[in-house]
Amino acid sequence: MQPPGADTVLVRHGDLNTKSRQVQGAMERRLVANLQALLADRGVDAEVERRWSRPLIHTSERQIEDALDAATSAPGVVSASAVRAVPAERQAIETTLAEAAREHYHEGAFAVRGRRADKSVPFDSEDAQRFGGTAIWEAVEDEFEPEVDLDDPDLEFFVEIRDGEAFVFLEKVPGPGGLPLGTQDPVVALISGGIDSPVAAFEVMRRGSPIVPVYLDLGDYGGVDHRERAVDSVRTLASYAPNHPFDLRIVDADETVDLLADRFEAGRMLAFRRYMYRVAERVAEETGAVGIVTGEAIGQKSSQTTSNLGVTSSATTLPIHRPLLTVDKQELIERAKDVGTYSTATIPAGCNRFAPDQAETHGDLASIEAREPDDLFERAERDADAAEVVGLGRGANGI
Ligand SMILES: Nc1ncnc2c1ncn2[C@@H]1O[C@H](COP(=O)(O)OP(=O)(O)OP(=O)(O)O)[C@@H](O)[C@H]1O
Repeated sequence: MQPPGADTVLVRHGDLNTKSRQVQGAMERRLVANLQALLADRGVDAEVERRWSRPLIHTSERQIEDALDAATSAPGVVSASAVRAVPAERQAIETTLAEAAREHYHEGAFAVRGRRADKSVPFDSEDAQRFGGTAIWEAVEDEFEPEVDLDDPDLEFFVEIRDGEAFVFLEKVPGPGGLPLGTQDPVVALISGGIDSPVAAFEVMRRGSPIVPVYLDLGDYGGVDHRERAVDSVRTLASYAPNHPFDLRIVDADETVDLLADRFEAGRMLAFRRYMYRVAERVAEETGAVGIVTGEAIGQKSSQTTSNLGVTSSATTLPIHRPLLTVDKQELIERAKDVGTYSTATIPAGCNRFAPDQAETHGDLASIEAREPDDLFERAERDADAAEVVGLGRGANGI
């Protein structure tokens, strides 16, 4: 919902405001570059201007919705609004609010929210609210019975005055928040075909970390669907960051999984996780990534009990980030839907098939190590080095 004639998007970022001026400047430049890439990828003809501390996207009325959509997809953006920019003059503000009211007010209570960051205009935010409210009222009173309710309105009109301009808008559309992508060093994202790992990867992207995605192909335990789901979710993640590479490493773990299945009943999942982290560590060494992110959550599987997370984590010296550690499944499903990686597929694939009947919930590191193949970590390194690399970044498609 936007005022008629809206052709600009006002972008707000949050966490950047706590940074030093120098860091904030660098992060804003990164955000502007990311926004430009997203807009180009979505075919929006637009220019991004870095004014004050807020990027402004100038586009056309025709493409305003797409520009707003792109802006609210970018990590680092707290919210954005489609605005109509007019001179900071009473008459222009009244006319714009009246036009917006005629288009969007149908019934119920409204409120005008004024904000003035430019002290040179001859009215303050309360004046703007008062004369703006009157203009809206007069625009609709013949047809409706308008009401004003500042506490719980059905419709809000915002007027923000800066640098001789008034920005009129009707809503603040939330973005993912966090920090601009590329303002942190990359981490290896272990992406399975499931619901959680893409959400976990998105969480670190949302905080500014690019990802190096890795999928372990479990052969018969996984299957084609499993692999395709992993590929699809990485593609979706890539759509948030068209100016970043998304080279998915597909590691052939078939042989190792068979070996572990022969050797272990209980405990095989722990040995597999240890192998998996070691694969990730090797990829990190090769790509300059500084950590690992997984979709694990306490108690979600037997290999994810608080004690087993200790046994598995000891396989690597890299930090393992588990942004979903304490998140419940229902919320995870909602988040996956928001990110766009939720798949209704209920195919039992991957680790679910590989899981033994008798699960180990309190693994003992010494006994797991004693039963692991001596060359488990060498295998991990060898398999990581032989990974198939599939370019899924949007740049691969000509951007
Ligand atoms: N085949 C795999 N390839 C890459 N990473 C994997 C694979 N299997 C598991 N992982 C990683 O280990 C985590 C925990 O594994 P788990 O068995 O719970 O995964 P899942 O249920 O198959 O998938 P998800 O956690 O994505 O819903 C995953 O979130 C993912 O980060």
